[in-house]
Amino acid sequence: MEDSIINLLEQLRVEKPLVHNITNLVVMNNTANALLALGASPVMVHSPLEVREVVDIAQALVINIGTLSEDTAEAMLVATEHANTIGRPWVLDPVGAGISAFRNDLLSNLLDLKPTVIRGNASEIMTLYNFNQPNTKGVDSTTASKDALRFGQLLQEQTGSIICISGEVDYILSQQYRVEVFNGNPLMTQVTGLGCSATALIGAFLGVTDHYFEAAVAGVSILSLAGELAAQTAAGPGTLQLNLYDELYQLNAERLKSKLKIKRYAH
Ligand SMILES: Nc1ncnc2c1ncn2[C@@H]1O[C@H](COP(=O)(O)OP(=O)(O)O)[C@@H](O)[C@H]1O
Ligand SMILES: Cc1ncsc1CCOP(=O)(O)O
Ligand SMILES: [Mg+2]
Repeated sequence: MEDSIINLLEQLRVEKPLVHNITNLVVMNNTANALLALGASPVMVHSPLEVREVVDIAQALVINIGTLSEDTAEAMLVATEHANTIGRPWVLDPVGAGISAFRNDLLSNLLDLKPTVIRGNASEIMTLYNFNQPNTKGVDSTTASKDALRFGQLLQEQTGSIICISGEVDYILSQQYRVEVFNGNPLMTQVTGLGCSATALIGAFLGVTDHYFEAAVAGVSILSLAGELAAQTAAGPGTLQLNLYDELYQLNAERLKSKLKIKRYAH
């Protein structure tokens, strides 16, 4: 697994994929900086009047529903329908799933459009599986990722999407495999936008390979490892956020080989 991630990272830094983000107002800057630090090229465009043209020129699309308006909801549907039409991969971050009927209706429509990858925290993934039992506290998880694993597997079977569940252990689920990532640090939950940044990095890797499961593993693993390393030298959440960009920028094969803690299981 480490070799695949290293190869994808090297490819990403050469190709510098253009990653189209229709994302939330809270993390727009964080995720753009995380993409730049890793070596990708972010563009944050969310008007329904121009998203088709940006989907055409970008290598991947990131849909993050954290702060919704009627306009951005419409833009997300226009962009994802067009992405499907032209075969552009896209990743969904269901931030705050369950907190409103408006959000849940949009999520139902986006699930029907079959995201390539879905990445959320444990509560969000559980809620996507059963909107009748919302499980989120705003945008934070109230559940451990291991307790959401079964729901994630059922959601994977239901949607056919690759499902990523974040938490103390990160899970990446396809029909054939389950990957577990043991990196990270609890302090990461005290910084807004780190899960969203993982989703953005998944988008960047989707832009350089059609091995989408490997792309999801790379995005989740790299964010988790970078966050772990950033926390080691951080005085608190403020410096963790800034250290993260430097850890993404400096990430190399040696660090990935020596520090990544990852396991893969075949179903
Ligand atoms: N309890 C934890 N222990 C260690 N790392 C964690 C923990 N919770 C989250 N993380 C790390 O933070 C990342 C973001 O996870 P999370 O906060 O669950 O996402 P979100 O920001 O979408 O709610 C995870 O991928 C993982 O690397
Ligand atoms: C606080 C908040 N409110 C709406 S979106 C958002 C950011 C969520 O970011 P993440 O899911 O990465 O913690
Ligand atoms: Mg989140």
